[in-house]
Amino acid sequence: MTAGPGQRSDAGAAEPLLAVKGLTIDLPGGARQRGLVEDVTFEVRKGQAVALIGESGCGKSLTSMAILGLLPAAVRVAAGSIHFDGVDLLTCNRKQLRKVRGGPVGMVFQEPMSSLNPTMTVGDQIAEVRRLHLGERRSVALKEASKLLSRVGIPNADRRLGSYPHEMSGGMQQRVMIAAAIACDPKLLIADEPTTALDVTIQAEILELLRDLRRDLDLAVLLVTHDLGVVADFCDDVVVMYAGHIAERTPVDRLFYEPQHPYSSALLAAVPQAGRARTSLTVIPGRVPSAGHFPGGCRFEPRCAHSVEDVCRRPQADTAIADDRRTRCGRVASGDLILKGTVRG
Ligand SMILES: Nc1ncnc2c1ncn2[C@@H]1O[C@H](COP(=O)(O)OP(=O)(O)OP(=O)(O)O)[C@@H](O)[C@H]1O
Repeated sequence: MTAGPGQRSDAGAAEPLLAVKGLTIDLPGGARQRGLVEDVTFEVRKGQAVALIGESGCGKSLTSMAILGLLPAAVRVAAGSIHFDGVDLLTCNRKQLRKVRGGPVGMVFQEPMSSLNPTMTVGDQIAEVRRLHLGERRSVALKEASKLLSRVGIPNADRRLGSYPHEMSGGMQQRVMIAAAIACDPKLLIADEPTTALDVTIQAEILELLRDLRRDLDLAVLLVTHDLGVVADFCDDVVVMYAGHIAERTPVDRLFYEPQHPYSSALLAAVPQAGRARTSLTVIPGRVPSAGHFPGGCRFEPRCAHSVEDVCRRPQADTAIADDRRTRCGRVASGDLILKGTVRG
């Protein structure tokens, strides 16, 4: 039986928490219409951490914004479905989506200062999430906000309730964002570059906090990041995006042993590693093509070190190569190309 708009389906226990299928996002505009994200399919299971990686402009943020119903006004979902916990989010109206965001799905963004309200105390901002979603009175919600501030590692939480965001460091502000994101006991946290704007030592602390929360709250995480170190450290599965497509989907450890797309392999080779000679560090030539200028064949072909004209100038299908792995490289899928990882297995 299919569920009506915004309703839960009769989901079986094995159904993933988040299932994105064939997601296609475009920029309408008659002759100027451009595809930004195309045929993106992946899943996040309960408690699982999945990374969305790829260079700037590959479509990571649009994909995560689409899940949250927060796409910029100019762009639209043209095809596909996004099921969260049995509910088709693309059929939800604004009110239903507001109940999802900050409720069962928490959000953390790169710049806490642009997400926090500068004119409200951090206590009231966290309390507001609980008032909105759980209907708590302000006094009750503020008590919970204090517990949440302690939970995310902010000392003297009762006193800090009355602080404004600008009175806190970047790391503390990100902790406040995380406290607000977990205020209603979410099942899924969508974190878009949550540590990128922070100093390296603070990045490590925030990742540690996210790891603890994941474990304690059985929280699934969709992590948008450029950082393969963070991916290796934190995630179970990885979705590698390139020019609006998924290039490869794989369990994280397999990515480092045996990448299944030349783009993934090039990303790995571009990461400095202790013990590897500096000269072996490679740069991916050229740039990600912008939307409207994608090549007709494999989108990575013009930059690919393994390109073979007759195969790679044709569109590439998203192909399963194992139960838990997919690639959009025809050469890899046919066994014609075997790529080496940066870790030997
Ligand atoms: N509001 C918008 N209007 C038009 N095009 C957009 C808009 N937002 C994003 N795009 C385009 O969509 C494509 C994907 O953008 P997106 O922000 O999802 O990439 P990203 O992989 O998250 O990059 P970054 O890592 O820099 O955030 C890019 O070509 C971008 O220019």
